[in-house]
Amino acid sequence: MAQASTPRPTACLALADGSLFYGYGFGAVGVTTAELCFNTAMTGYQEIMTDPSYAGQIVTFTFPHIGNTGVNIEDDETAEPVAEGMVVKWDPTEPSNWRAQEHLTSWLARRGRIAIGGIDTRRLTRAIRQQGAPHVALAHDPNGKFDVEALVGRARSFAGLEGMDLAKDVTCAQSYRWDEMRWAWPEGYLRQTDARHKVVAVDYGAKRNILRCLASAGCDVTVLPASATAEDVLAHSPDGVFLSNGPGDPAATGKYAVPMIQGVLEAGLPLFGICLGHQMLALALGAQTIKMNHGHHGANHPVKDLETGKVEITSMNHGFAVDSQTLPTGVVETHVSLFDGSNCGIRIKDRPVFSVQHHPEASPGPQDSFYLFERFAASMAK
Ligand SMILES: NC(=O)CC[C@H](N)C(=O)O
Repeated sequence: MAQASTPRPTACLALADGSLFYGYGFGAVGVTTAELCFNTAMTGYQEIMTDPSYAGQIVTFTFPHIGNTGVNIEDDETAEPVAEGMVVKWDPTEPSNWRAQEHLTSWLARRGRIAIGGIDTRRLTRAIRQQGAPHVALAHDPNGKFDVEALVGRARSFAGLEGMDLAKDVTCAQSYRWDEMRWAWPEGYLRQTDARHKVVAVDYGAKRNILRCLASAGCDVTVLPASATAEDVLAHSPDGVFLSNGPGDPAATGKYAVPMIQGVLEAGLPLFGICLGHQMLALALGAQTIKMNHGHHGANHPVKDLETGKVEITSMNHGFAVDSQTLPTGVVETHVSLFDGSNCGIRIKDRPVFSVQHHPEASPGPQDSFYLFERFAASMAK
């Protein structure tokens, strides 16, 4: 069947270098500015769009068939989409999946998120790789009227993610308890009723499935806002502390998170961090983080566990990385990316304190990395 051919483009993506990509808008109408990344996952577009770590970013999907399984209430990683917008090869088809409850287009529109279809995503991805994640403006106007100079100007004036603390925008407003476990056939989500370990999870933009994995590993989880101090955390008398994923620059969020982490380390508790949590643990230990050229975003990233020699197929979403050259004595590099050798995990020697850059709660392997939650639970059992 021929693709719908709209004579006039209704969306425009402008890069700060002046390049323009015209296509067909869907979702919300308007203009947004952000950093542009690309994600190579073939599934999980709903989880990607609702991952709070994508705040401040527009996602280019390299897989061409986006939207074809619709969206459903169960797969949201947080209440609202947090990625600013999406760029895809073509318009979403009618959803075809027994779990689908809504069309991606109306879901995006209701949530104020702009999308552009009909883009040569291969060309765009090459541009992202060559110039590093560019700053962009994305406009959707059903009448197809674009002030191109203004759009390029908006892209140029985007401040960029370096130095940006976005965790404060996406963290929870107040603390809450979490007992929902991982999804299982045929029951769906079950509740943890037999938890053995009391965990405080600090929310810098936590994905729900991380909290579910903690509950499935036997944890009774209390979630605290990003502003929590070491005293706030220790007041709950936890058996262990978890540091979540989140958006923005770890060095910026670390300004308040690092003192909290250092206080928890002094108390000698088991500690586990994922992604932003990993980066901020490294900062708290005296290492440094760097901005990557175009980051890692996808569900096919091989990561090697240097201690077992095993390779995990992982889900990744990060634009910053821990500089392994700066790890202090006593901190061991445990995992590396087999794509570029960048750091993917650390632990403190002889202490139950560890963290990973990838996302063990996501299921690309499909469960290759779940052992990390079990390792955290085992460290609290001791
Ligand atoms: N998923 C995450 O936690 C991302 C961490 C950090 N914001 C980065 O981009 O590297």
